[in-house]
Amino acid sequence: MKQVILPRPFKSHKGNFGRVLTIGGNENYGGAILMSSSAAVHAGAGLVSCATDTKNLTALHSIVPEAMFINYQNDVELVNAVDAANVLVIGPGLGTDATALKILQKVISNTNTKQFIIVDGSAITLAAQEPALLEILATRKTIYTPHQMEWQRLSGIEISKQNNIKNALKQQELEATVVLKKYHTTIYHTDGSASQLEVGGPYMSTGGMGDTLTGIIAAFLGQFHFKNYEHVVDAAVYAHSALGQELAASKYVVLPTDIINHLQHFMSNYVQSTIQK
Ligand SMILES: NC(=O)C1=CN([C@@H]2O[C@H](COP(=O)(O)OP(=O)(O)OC[C@H]3O[C@@H](n4cnc5c(N)ncnc54)[C@H](O)[C@@H]3O)[C@@H](O)[C@H]2O)[C@@H](O)CC1
Ligand SMILES: Nc1ncnc2c1ncn2[C@@H]1O[C@H](COP(=O)(O)OP(=O)(O)O)[C@@H](O)[C@H]1O
Ligand SMILES: [Mg+2]
Repeated sequence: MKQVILPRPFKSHKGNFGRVLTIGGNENYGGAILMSSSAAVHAGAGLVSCATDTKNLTALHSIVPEAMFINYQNDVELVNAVDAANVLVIGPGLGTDATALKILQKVISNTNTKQFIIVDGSAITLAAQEPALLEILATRKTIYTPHQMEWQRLSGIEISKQNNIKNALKQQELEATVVLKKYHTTIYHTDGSASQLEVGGPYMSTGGMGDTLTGIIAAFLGQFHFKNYEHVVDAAVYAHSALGQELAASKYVVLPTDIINHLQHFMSNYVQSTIQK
């Protein structure tokens, strides 16, 4: 794998490491967008804003005070936040009701071709029913992060019939990167290639683990600038599961918040060990 996590240049500031906007977290699923936002902060995003339900404001500020709050029901605030971001995560805990769909439409229709858009969870379930949204996303640097059931909804391929050939055909139609999450996740790239993860395991099967992954991908895309950004997506997916595997040496289950709390050490160790080589 290409080395993606790099030492930081001295002449730099928060603006160089990504302006990430996370969008999701209705009144029942606030935890999902908090984990995404917190993972983005801990994986090194320079600035993180979280567009969510007002009910999550206090929790956001207490769990991750580094992040800024946007009321996702306020159209002006939301559109300004979308404009200012260079990486967006939409979907963790967004829900699938009419409010969620309105927010998804507002966000996607205000994005531009320079931005990275990570589409996860509820946003995948909603977009699967909205061809007009899929069409816009096909013109963006979109990364879908479905688990197998979400991929069934988006691709129309039943879980038992999902295989590399069928998955890649559908992914090429979507004109986007697809991170198909499962035991040994497969990543389908826009050039037709695919990579297969060989780390991670069932100690990672706790709700919120995928929400956490979205924040790591966002932070990596915001701060590590490569011509082929899909190397960066691969590295983020690898880091998430490699860290899970490392922590599983002494934990029966690895929680999403364990991953978040160890990201800084993991990334530091990785950079130190590669400098010494
Ligand atoms: N603390 C929180 O606020 C949490 C919020 N969540 C949010 O809840 C919303 C619904 O997402 P869910 O994924 O729970 O619900 P979904 O209904 O989209 O998917 C879960 C269903 O898919 C099945 N399934 C089949 N293969 C699977 C695979 N490889 N991985 C996972 N599930 C598989 C499961 O058995 C289950 O029936 C999303 O917006 C998500 O972000 C979840 O992430 C859980 C934690
Ligand atoms: N048995 C497993 N082996 C390897 N990785 C797993 C396993 N179970 C879950 N994971 C990982 O945990 C994450 C779960 O994502 P997802 O189902 O979207 O969770 P959530 O929506 O609850 O946050 C994915 O990255 C997936 O690959
Ligand atoms: Mg999920």
